[in-house]
Amino acid sequence: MAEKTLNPFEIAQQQVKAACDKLGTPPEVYEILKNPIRVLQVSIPVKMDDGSIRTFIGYRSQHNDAVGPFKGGVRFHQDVTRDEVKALSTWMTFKCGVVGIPYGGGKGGIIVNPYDLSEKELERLSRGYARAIAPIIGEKIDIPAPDVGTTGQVMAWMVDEYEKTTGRFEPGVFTGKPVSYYGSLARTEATGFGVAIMARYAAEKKGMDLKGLPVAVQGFGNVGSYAAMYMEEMGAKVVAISDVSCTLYHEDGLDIKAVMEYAKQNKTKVITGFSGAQKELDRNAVLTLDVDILMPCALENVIKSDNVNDIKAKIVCEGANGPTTPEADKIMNEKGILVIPDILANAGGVTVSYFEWVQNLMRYNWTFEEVQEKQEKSMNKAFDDIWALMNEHQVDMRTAAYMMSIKRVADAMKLRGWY
Ligand SMILES: NC(=O)C1=CN([C@@H]2O[C@H](COP(=O)(O)OP(=O)(O)OC[C@H]3O[C@@H](n4cnc5c(N)ncnc54)[C@H](O)[C@@H]3O)[C@@H](O)[C@H]2O)C=CC1
Ligand SMILES: O=C(O)CCC(=O)C(=O)O
Repeated sequence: MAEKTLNPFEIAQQQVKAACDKLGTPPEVYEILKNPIRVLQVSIPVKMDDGSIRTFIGYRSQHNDAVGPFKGGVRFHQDVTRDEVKALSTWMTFKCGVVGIPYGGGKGGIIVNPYDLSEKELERLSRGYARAIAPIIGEKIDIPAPDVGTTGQVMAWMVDEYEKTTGRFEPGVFTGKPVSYYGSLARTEATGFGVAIMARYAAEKKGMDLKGLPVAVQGFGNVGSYAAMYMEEMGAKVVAISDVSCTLYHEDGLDIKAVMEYAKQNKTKVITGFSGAQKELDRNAVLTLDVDILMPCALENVIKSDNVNDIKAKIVCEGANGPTTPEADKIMNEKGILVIPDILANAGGVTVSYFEWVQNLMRYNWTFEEVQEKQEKSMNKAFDDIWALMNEHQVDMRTAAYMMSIKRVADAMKLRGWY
């Protein structure tokens, strides 16, 4: 039977419900957590280069702030929906809980293909979005950051616009900024670095030697490119990478830094045409190649019932948010494939966003090494805690991660008298 098409928000609700049931939390906990506290929809008029006006629809979803200010990225993508943003904000609440940072979950998005805009149009859209959401964000209220289709430059424009709109100097209102404008060293690399160190830790647990181990990475944006680069640095053999344009394959491993350089040169940043690959395959081929570690680092719902049985990897490390459908998740667990859930695997981004925010508030800077050391310590501890809980309760890693995190959020809500 074909898998029912679930939207990401329904999936997020199912995941939270399953963990609440397993934990035996009072019904009030799920009742509060099943919906975001606030979802703002905005319409942003932008003057295009030809003089016409186009309006773009955007959202900011604030899921829960029991533990601290809402936190999470802003996505610029043509397929953004209200429910997708709600799901992403839900996942942020529990991601922050996994690494124990003092934030709740938020997420934003605009329905737009940013690669269709000129630089000036992109700037006007980014500024328009910052003005539109300014009433509900702030350094101690809700702190957005980059996600799919947004960059450090976009964050810098948004900070500037927010400060002009409010008249307040608040560089910590957005994170993921360029290093030369209140950004943190090691934030650009953070999500991909975290994905790589979580995969390395999992390989160790499974007794697999990383040296020469074949790896495939889906998505070659901020997360996928650095995940691939660090895997290569750690001695693994990254035989395949993909993006929206194609899958590149080389049985001896691709030169990841060379592909990064190649992709940087073109406006849409695609990898097709790179000369150092043996083969160029269909973009979906990356998921089912004969590798030991698979890293989905692009979009939601890519591992599903119709391709899950073709997956050969022993470890799936979720760099993207929500890449696996619940049905595929169940099948992978039954087959003994170790799935490192997104809320742990890609938590490096928000962890270093937190370090950026702390540095902004302190008006102080840490070195690259200091930041990566703190990130690694924090993520390894989260991995160990989840691993122990997984064994104690005989559940999969995703359920264990949600159980740990929901307990933290539920405790804060209880202490605050929310139930
Ligand atoms: N940027 C960050 O710090 C964080 C991002 N994430 C998640 O990681 C994922 C990727 O985000 P970024 O790398 O920041 O985005 P990005 O915009 O930098 O890159 C996205 C990549 O996915 C590729 N892609 C798009 N559609 C595809 C398809 N159908 N098949 C294969 N590849 C496709 C694009 O070509 C691009 O290479 C998203 O799920 C995002 O929510 C999670 C945590 C933090
Ligand atoms: O860096 C952040 O604050 C959030 C990054 C993000 O959007 C995510 O983890 O999905």
